[in-house]
Amino acid sequence: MSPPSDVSASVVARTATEADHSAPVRTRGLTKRFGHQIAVDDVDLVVPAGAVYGFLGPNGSGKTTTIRMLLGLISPTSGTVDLLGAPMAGAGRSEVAVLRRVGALVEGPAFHPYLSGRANLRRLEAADPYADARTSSARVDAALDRVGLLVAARKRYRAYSLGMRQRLAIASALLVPRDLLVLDEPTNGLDPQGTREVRHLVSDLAADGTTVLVSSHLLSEVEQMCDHVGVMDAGRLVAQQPLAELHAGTAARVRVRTTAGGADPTLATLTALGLTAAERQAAPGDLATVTAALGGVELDRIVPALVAARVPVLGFEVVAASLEDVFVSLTGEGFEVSG
Ligand SMILES: Nc1ncnc2c1ncn2[C@@H]1O[C@H](COP(=O)(O)OP(=O)(O)OP(=O)(O)O)[C@@H](O)[C@H]1O
Repeated sequence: MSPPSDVSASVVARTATEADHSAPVRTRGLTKRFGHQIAVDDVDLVVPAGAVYGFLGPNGSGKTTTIRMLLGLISPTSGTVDLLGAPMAGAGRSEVAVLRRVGALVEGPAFHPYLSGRANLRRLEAADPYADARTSSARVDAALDRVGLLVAARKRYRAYSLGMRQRLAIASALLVPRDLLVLDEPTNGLDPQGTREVRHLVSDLAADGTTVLVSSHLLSEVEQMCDHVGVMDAGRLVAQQPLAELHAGTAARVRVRTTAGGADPTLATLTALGLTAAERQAAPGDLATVTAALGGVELDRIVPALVAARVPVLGFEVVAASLEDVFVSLTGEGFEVSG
C-alpha cells in the first residue's frame, strides 16, 4: 500500500535527506526478491549511533528479511549495506571483522535443556572459531552477569522462565564486546514478565552505549523501548524518525462536548472552518462528542464560530493524535498495537 497521508509524506521525505555517515547501520536501495515476490523494496535504513531503533511493522512486512541481509545471512537482490561504517559486500576478512562487533539474535540459539545456563554458553563459545579460549570462562560469566543471570548460572536451562531463556539468548550475543546489537522480535512468545525483563535489558545495554536495532510488530513495545522508529509496510520503509519527532509532527484533533441534539450544527461549523474528518458520537444524558482534525485552522476561531452557530459548548479541548493513529495511517488497518 502506498503511504496515504500527509504525515507519511513528510516522514518519508525526511528519510531521503537524512545524512548520517557515522550511522552504525545504513542501507541504500536494499531490495530482496523471492521469485516474483518483493519481500524488501528499496529500503534506505539509517540507524544512528547510540539509538535504540525500533524496526516496526506487521508480520510479513519484511523486517526479518532486512535483518538477514544486514547480517550477511542472505544476499540482497540489489542495494548495499554499511555496518559500523564499512561496506558489507561479501564474506571477506574485513566483513568478518565487522560482524565480530555485531551481536545478533535472529533465530535464537538452540540451548540444551539439561545443561545449565553457563554450560550452554560455554558450548557456544567452544564452537566459535574466533573465540580466545583463555578468556572464555571470564567472558561467559561477564555475559551472564550482563543479563542478570549470574545467580542462576548453575540452574538447568529447562528450569529457566521464558524471560530467563530469552535473556540467556541475548547473553549468547554478548560473549564478545559489541558496538551494535540486532534483535529480531526478542519478546515474541514471552509472557508479560519476560517481556518486561527483555525491555529492561535492552534499555540497560543502550545506556552502556551499544546501538540497538530491535524489530517488533508491536507498537506499544517500540514506544516503551525505543527512541527511533522505522516503519515497514509490505516491504517498504514508510517512515523513519526519532520517536519524539513523530509525536511532535502528529496532527492534533479538537474535541467538542455539546448538548446540541437534532440537527447538530457542530459538524457543519467545524467543517466550514476547514477542520477535516469530523465525527459525532452520542453520549449518555443528551451529550455528544464531536471530534475533528485541526489541520492549519487557528484555534481561537473555533469556539466563537460554534457559539455564533448556537452550539451549546460544554467542553472544548485539543488532543494530540496518538502514535497509533499515525501508524494506522501509514500501514492501514489491522496493525497490531499491543500484545
Ligand atoms: N526464504 C523465503 N522464500 C520465500 N519467501 C520468503 C522467504 N523469506 C521471507 N519470505 C516472504 O517475504 C515476506 C517478508 O517476510 P519477513 O519474514 O521478512 O517479514 P517480517 O516482517 O519479518 O514478518 P515476521 O515477523 O512474520 O517474520 C513474507 O511475505 C514472506 O513470506
